[in-house]
Amino acid sequence: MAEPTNDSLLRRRIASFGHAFRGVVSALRSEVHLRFHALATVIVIGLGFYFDISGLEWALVALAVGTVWSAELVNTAVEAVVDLVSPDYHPLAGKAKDVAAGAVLVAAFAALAVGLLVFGPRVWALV
Ligand SMILES: Nc1ncnc2c1ncn2[C@@H]1O[C@H](COP(=O)(O)OP(=O)(O)OP(=O)(O)O)[C@@H](O)[C@H]1O
Repeated sequence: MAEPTNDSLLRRRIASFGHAFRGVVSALRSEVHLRFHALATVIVIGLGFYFDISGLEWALVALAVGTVWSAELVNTAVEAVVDLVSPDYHPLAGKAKDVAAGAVLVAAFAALAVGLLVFGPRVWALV
């Protein structure tokens, strides 16, 4: 078998990036929760600029937002696979979906904590 050239490796990397991007778009289309996260992300970025938060705070906010998006995307993937392999009721199918949803919940609580710590005192000072 011929060795893959640098050119074909680069093309495969670009194709993989395209598949991943298509996954995000497809999840955004089907999942109301993700559209809510998209709106929340826009609001949080707006607040970040409005309050002129520090570089470290931007890093924390980016991590929090990215973690919630990642958990929600994995949850969507788990739901799709479970629906494919176990359309009928099965305790393990339910467990897989519940645990995946639990990952989103944990990420959302962590993001809420970051949001309250970074923006809470600033918003409080306005009222
Ligand atoms: N095949 C199944 N077998 C057993 N329990 C299931 C099964 N499918 C779903 N469940 C249970 O129903 C719950 C809701 O499942 P559902 O597929 O409706 O996802 P959801 O939480 O409504 O997510 P979303 O709103 O993102 O679609 C699961 O968390 C699980 O407890």
